[in-house]
Amino acid sequence: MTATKGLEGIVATQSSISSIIDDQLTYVGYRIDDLAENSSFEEVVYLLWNLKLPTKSELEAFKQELADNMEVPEAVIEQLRSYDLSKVHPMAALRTSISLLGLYDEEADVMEEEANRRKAIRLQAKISTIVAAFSRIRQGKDPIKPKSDVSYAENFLYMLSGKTPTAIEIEAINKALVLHADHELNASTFTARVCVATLSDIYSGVTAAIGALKGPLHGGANERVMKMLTEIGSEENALPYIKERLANKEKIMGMGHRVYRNGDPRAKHLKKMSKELTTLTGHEKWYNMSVKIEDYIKQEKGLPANVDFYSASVYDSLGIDHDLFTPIFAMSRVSGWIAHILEQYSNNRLIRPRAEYVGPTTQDYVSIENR
Ligand SMILES: CC(=O)SCCNC(=O)CCNC(=O)[C@H](O)C(C)(C)COP(=O)(O)OP(=O)(O)OC[C@H]1O[C@@H](n2cnc3c(N)ncnc32)[C@H](O)[C@@H]1OP(=O)(O)O
Ligand SMILES: O=C([O-])CC(=O)C(=O)O
Repeated sequence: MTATKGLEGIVATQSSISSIIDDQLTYVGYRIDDLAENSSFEEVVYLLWNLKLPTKSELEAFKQELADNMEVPEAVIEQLRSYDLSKVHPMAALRTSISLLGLYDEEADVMEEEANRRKAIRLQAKISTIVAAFSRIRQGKDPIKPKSDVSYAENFLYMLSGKTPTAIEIEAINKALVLHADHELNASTFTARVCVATLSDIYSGVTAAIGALKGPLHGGANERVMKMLTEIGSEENALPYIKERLANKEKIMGMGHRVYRNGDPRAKHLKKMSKELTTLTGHEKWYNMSVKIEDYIKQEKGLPANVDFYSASVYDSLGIDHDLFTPIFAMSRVSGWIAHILEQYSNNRLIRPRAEYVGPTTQDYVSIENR
């Protein structure tokens, strides 16, 4: 038995949800470029969960169901108020809040398909309310109740600020949500599938996945891209900073990918939006710096920008706190996690690979007195 480090190149499951073939990403066979340009996030969630695009009336009903389920139990809000949010990372708070949400769902351990679909709606609906509530409470403000007649993207921005967002702000968040929704067997999705393949419940699967997304080699990279841009400070300092990092063998956040070799097809959409939004806000320097870094890393290391790279300057342009970037990723990716959880349940087998043992063999036991 020989191990493959990081399971690179190992095909671990069959799936009908999303595919990456020759650096092209599709959701259920629909090109990501078409979905990014044309779809609402709700339409994409419906697609991932039903493996078909909704009709007009199916989409309207689905949107309404999501909007009607956005309020969260008061206990979840109270729990957020109970710790010092200046010291708590929002991804840690989100992980705990989703787990807690399961305690208030009477169907949490009901495993029938229809119950799982109802829980899916509740989770998808409530996660954005929790992220927004975290942000409000941290600012010493009260959470804002969701509206029942606006899109998922608009509702989130409204619950964050209490203001009606502009059309371009809604478009930016909607597009980011569409682009982050699913990505084949990425680390957090694999985590979710491993968890529920024991026939554990959907809340456990999503809680585990949030833990995996939080790390800087995965979803946590977007927050760190903005930290890097802030540290660089000026366009002139971009390349000297990057060269020093590379000389110290440090990784450049938002660069590189396990699967894509020639480029992440999602990055160009975020890059375009970053240019548009940073120009609007007068913060073009974030975009200009990012382009310099992207070009340099491509040329020096042959590595492409990934989805996390330009999402950072997009979210910053919307005035969003930098540590909320990864929770926003989670708000979108929960749709993919759930699609994979439902798929796993529908054709389950325990996921239990082997390890190549490289420790000592045949040691003679020594009693504690003689060690
Ligand atoms: C949504 C997402 O999860 S997208 C990914 C988000 N993560 C990041 O942006 C973090 C930065 N990127 C990385 O750490 C990596 O590119 C990963 C984790 C995304 C993929 O990693 P892997 O396929 O395991 O590649 P691995 O880490 O083994 O790197 C291979 C080589 O490329 C180099 N490399 C990879 N990514 C980077 C990077 N961002 N900056 C500098 N060098 C890099 C490594 O140092 C290594 O070089 P070596 O062979 O000389 O030692
Ligand atoms: O697929 C991966 O390894 C990481 C990624 O881009 C994602 O989860 O969106």
